Amino acid sequence: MKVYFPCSQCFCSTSDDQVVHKNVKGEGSGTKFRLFSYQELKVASDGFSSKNKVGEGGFGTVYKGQLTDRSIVAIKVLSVELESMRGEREFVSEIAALCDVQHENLVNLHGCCVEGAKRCLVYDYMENNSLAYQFLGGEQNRISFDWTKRKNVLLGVAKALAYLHEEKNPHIVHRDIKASNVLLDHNFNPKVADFGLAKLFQEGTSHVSTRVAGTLGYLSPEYAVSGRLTRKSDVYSFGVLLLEIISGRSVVDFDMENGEQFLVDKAWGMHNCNSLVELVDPVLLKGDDDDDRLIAEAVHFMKVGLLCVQEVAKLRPRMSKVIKMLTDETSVEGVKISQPGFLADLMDVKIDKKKSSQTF
Ligand SMILES: Nc1ncnc2c1ncn2[C@@H]1O[C@H](COP(=O)(O)OP(=O)(O)OP(=O)(O)O)[C@@H](O)[C@H]1O
Repeated sequence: MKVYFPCSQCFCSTSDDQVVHKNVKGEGSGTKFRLFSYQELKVASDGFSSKNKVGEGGFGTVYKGQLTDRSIVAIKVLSVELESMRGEREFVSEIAALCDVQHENLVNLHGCCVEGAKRCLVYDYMENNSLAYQFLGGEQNRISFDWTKRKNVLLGVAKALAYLHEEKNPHIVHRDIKASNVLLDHNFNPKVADFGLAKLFQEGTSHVSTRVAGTLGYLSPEYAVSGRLTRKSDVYSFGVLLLEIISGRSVVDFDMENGEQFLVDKAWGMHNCNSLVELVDPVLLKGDDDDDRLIAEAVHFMKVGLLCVQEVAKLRPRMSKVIKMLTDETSVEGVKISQPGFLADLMDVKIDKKKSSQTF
């Protein structure tokens, strides 16, 4: 995808901070990509004040802000070293292209700010923060996620991934599906965040290596160990997320006793003893006639999750097939589920930086 820059020297040499750079856009997209000035984002977030800080991640800090048109946005101020970042033009090109990637279950990206060493991304603000914050924060949080809400979240994330994998050409591998990258709008609809961000960095660098064990639990073994990245790596991460949402447990929980700490391992063991039913989050059950139907559906979902985390990547289903299985268009009964890929010692995993930017 080409991006047109009207001026030969730079793309933001304007004295007007509020200007909308209408002539910088993804080809044929009609997308309203905006190049924001740092000053505008500073004003919007009240000087990036701590009261507007909504989160912090491996890429930087996120602030809530209000633009002059009164729209509420999330401003991600990237704090990655400049040397590891793409040059200005390439950076803007990538962001303009990402603004063209639109789906009801992806967080809408409005544009970016590039001034000297400063790099910011501007997204729609999601009222209900992330799934990690809302859902994995303890039993009280999980109670508000009934079965309908959980299914809605899973199907939404699956649709977003099917769109990135199978409708975009060339396809996009998200690389970082996890509960903190699933944001929730005012109606608790899921919106996947952070797609395509890895492309903003120079070949051979990856912020994944700085992650904690919990995040590594989402990585497919082939990606974590050798940097081999395919769409099936996202399918693996989706399977992990699914198991978390149905069981209410985190992928890795060192507070639990031995044998219980690693969710994928636990689910596989229970599948082999035909006792997956015991892994269904107890807070989902109401003690009424509906429980049997709910449990059957939840176990069905977990079998789909186990298909997604199989060790052999090519055995994992494509996301469109996952959607069909989750909506019962395709049965999973009788489908053989093979051993999951599982990182026994997550702390020992080393990301091969040279290979981590490969896609297949
Ligand atoms: N568009 C948004 N609307 C509302 N809150 C957001 C938005 N984007 C991010 N956040 C909040 O900021 C936090 C940090 O987000 P960020 O994407 O920087 O990091 P992360 O996904 O938590 O971790 P990592 O960078 O390691 O992937 C999120 O967990 C969420 O709470």
